[in-house]
Amino acid sequence: MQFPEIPEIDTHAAEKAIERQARLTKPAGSLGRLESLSVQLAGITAKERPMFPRKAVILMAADHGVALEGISAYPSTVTAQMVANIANQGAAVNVIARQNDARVVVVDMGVAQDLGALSGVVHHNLAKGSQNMRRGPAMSRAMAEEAIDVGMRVLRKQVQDGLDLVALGEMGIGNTTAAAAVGAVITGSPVEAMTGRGTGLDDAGLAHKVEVIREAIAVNHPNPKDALDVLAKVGGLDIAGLVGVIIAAAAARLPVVVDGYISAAATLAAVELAPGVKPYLIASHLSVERGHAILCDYLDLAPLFDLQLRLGEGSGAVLAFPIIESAARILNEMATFDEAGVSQHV
Ligand SMILES: Cc1cc2ncn([C@H]3O[C@H](COP(=O)(O)O)[C@@H](O)[C@H]3O)c2cc1C
Ligand SMILES: O=C(O)c1cccnc1
Repeated sequence: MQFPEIPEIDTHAAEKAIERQARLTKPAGSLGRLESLSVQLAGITAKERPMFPRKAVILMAADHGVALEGISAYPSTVTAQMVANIANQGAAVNVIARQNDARVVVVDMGVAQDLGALSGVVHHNLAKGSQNMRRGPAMSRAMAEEAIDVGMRVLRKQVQDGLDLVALGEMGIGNTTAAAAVGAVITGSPVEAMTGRGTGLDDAGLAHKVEVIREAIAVNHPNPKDALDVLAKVGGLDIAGLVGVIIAAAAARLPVVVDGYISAAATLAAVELAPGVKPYLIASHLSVERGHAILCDYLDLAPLFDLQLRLGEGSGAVLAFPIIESAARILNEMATFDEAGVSQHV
């Protein structure tokens, strides 16, 4: 599969941002990670004064055949019901997006129930959910490629409509199982260390989920060096769609705000397939979901905050928008020592 070329970070714009940070009216380094974030944003956008007026969260929705194995605290019918709720502006992510002036783009990548022409949803249903990975591959390699391609097209359409900043979101009962499987295979971490309670499994449910993931990996033996193989065999249509979003966003010089566990697993696969995406990534929050910290470490991403979230939908990523915008606006709008007549030296 061919991926678009991803430009390198603009080191000139980044250096200009570093120089400007040194002249702003504050003790050197006092704005901590907001400073390094502003430099990253300048490098990503190739603008000395980056701005992010047009924002969106792209939420990939799909069902997972493995939900049959009782690995979630909720039934898979919730996927379609939540897609309708999101289209109706009623989910957590809608509230946070409204507050931050961001669009919510919810995409049916592979919801099991027929959504018909439900308005407020982008319809790209590739299958009525993936297959049960405990028994065989979640999908074919061709379908994984198609899902990535859809993700790239969805992102490009949003860029055409006007987009400066994008958050990753997802909805799909069972997707923490797929994410854990992808994460365990690619990082080589033990399944137990990568598997969490998702929507709220008890101890017995968690032990069963670990067993199902182990079996899925044993049955499919995905090749850890081939992220497409991993996505097809133990991933999902939502995760593969997000891989496409990430790659196309980096190719368009957009900062990509990673949400929690599932979006981190998609990010892991995207980095494997297109390593050039790496400098475009911003980790928003540290999820409660077990394994998320391992994925962040592996990706060398330091989340901006920890609010003990374990929701998904892109909720944590959109919560990071105002922090990211503040980092950019500080760079753009703060007075320099010279401008304000503030003394810089003893
Ligand atoms: C009402 C509801 C709203 C959600 N919004 C996000 N998720 C989250 O939970 C699911 C993953 O957890 P698991 O792997 O345990 O099924 C995904 O849909 C994820 O987005 C939700 C889950 C539920 C039940
Ligand atoms: O971290 C996440 O994104 C997450 C955790 C649990 C359930 N759904 C999503």
